[in-house]
Amino acid sequence: MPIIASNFKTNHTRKSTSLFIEKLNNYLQSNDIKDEVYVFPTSTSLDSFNTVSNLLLGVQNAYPAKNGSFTGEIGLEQLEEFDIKTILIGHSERRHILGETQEEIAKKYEFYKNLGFRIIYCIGEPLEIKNAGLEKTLEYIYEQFIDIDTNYSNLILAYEPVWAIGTGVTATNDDIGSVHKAIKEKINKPLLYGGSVKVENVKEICKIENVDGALIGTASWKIEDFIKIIENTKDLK
Ligand SMILES: O=C(CO)COP(=O)(O)O
Repeated sequence: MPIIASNFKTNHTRKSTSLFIEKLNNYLQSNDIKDEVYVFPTSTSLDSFNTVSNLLLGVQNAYPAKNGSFTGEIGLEQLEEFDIKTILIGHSERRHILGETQEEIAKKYEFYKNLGFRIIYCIGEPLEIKNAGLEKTLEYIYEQFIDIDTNYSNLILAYEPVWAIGTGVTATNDDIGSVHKAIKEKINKPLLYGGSVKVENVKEICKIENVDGALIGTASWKIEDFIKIIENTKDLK
C-alpha cells in the first residue's frame, strides 16, 4: 500500500482528534493493515495515543529548540512528552501564509534531522510558476532544497503544488507524473503527492509512476472518508 497521510491543519479539537485516532486505529487493527499511515493533528491535540505501531502521529510544525522563549511555538520538550518523532517541514501554508523562509526551514530541518526525526518535507510551486512551464517549476522546486540534506535516511518528500492545495483543483496525472519523475531522478526518496486528493481520485493518483503515496488535507478530516481513502489504496503495491 502507498503511504497515506492526513494533515489536519487548523481543524479538529482535542476530543474529535482522539475519536478520529481511536476509529482509525480500530480500522487498521481489525483489517490487519501493516502499512504506514500518518496523522498530523494540531499541537493542542497531541497526546499519548495507544495505537498500532504503523499509525504514526506527527506534528505540523515545531520550533528548532528543546525549549526557551519562543512565544507561540512548541519545541522538542513538548514533543518528547508524547513520544512524537515525526514532523512536517516546509509546508506551503507555512512558507506562503506564515512567511517561513528557506533559511528558517533549513534550520528546522537540520535540528530535527540531528534528532533522527522522520521528516516529511514539502515542496511545491505557486500558479504563476506552474504557468511558466516545467523547467521553471523544477527550478523553483530545487530552490526549496537549498541547505536541505536530501541524503537523510529518515526523509519522505511531498510534492504539493500550491495552486492545488485546498482549491479542489487537482494537478493532472501528467503534471504529477512529470514533476515526480524529475524529482525522483535527483533525489531517491519516497515521494508523496498532495493537493486536492479525494476519496475518488486517490487510487488513480497513487498509481502514477513515482508516486509513493498521498498527503491529504480537506478530504481526510472525516474519519469515514479517510478510511475510504485507505480502503481505495490498500491493494496497491
Ligand atoms: O496541503 C495539503 C496537505 O498537506 C493538501 O490539502 P488539500 O488536500 O486540502 O488540498
